[in-house]
Amino acid sequence: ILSAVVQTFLRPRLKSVDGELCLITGAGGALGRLFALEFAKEGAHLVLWDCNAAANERTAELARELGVQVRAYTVDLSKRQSIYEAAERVRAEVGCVSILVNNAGVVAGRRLLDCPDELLERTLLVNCHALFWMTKAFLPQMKAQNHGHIVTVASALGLFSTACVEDYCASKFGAVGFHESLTHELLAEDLDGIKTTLVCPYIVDTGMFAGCEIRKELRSLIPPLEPLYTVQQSMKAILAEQQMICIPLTLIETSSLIPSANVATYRFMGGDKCMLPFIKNIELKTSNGHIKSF
Ligand SMILES: NC(=O)C1=CN([C@@H]2O[C@H](COP(=O)(O)OP(=O)(O)OC[C@H]3O[C@@H](n4cnc5c(N)ncnc54)[C@H](OP(=O)(O)O)[C@@H]3O)[C@@H](O)[C@H]2O)C=CC1
Ligand SMILES: CC1=C(/C=C/C(C)=C/C=C/C(C)=C/C=O)C(C)(C)CCC1
Repeated sequence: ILSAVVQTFLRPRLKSVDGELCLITGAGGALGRLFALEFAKEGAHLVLWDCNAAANERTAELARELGVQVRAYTVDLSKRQSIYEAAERVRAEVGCVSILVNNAGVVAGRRLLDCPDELLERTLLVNCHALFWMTKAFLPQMKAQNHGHIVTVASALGLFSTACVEDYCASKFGAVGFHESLTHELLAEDLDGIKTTLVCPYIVDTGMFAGCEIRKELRSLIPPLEPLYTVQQSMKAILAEQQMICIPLTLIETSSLIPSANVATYRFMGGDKCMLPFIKNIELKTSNGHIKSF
């Protein structure tokens, strides 16, 4: 506690990632691309994974313009074998990954009883199970050198919950538990050269949760986060080797004081029905054929 208090008042020393090899999943998406560009600005070479080859390649082009080496791989993180095969190729073609940013994520965006089983399963596979396979694939080399960093991009919805995102909350609560247990394991083994950081943002304006909103009168008090701000705050935490970052800190601390059972507070703040417009959006997109339906 004393150390945490002292560190709050000290400006943290930021580590250098110049020349390190950083693997980012979901690198074709909004936050993944920004993470890639921020790591490239810090001089890290990049390995970019995404199932969307075109978007991933675009991120790679943007990062190469910053003067670092970049390799893009098309990988389906919902498939364990696809992860292990791609990891083998990375080891053979590029080398040892020392920074792993587990950022890829999905959400079903349907009410539980309307949601096809495969879509619910996919959320758990991509947001949670993939963390096991990624870590099993890359931690051994980090352990051999007692050097590395594993970043888990979870969510505020890994710390508290709301209605109609059962798949997402289950997967992100799982991600938080995974990060905590892994952190304990590394500390228990005295592997103090391998760091971990958990990132828990509130809604970020990337389109992933388009439509999700709280009570109108409170929206300007707790606005959605800007993607660049979210990634820059996360980068500060990673480079400071901080174990966890909640963005914004105050909101997430406050909401953790509100028990999920406090229906009245949820209702007052519009937290109870915040996902309904988001789910409506997904329904419309699915029926218009904008997104593939299961
Ligand atoms: N946006 C938000 O409000 C918040 C997001 N987060 C978390 O931040 C992370 C990034 O989110 P964000 O950038 O907004 O989301 P995006 O949808 O923009 O990016 C996610 C990326 O992951 C890719 N992806 C999805 N499934 C797979 C898969 N099976 N294999 C490989 N790649 C896959 C997506 O590809 P494709 O586009 O083809 O599906 C996409 O390129 C996620 O973990 C999310 O849960 C946390 C808090 C808030
Ligand atoms: C439930 C709830 C809230 C709303 C939270 C929301 C809307 C979170 C959305 C998070 C997302 C979209 C995360 C993605 O990973 C309040 C009003 C803050 C406080 C009362 C309880």
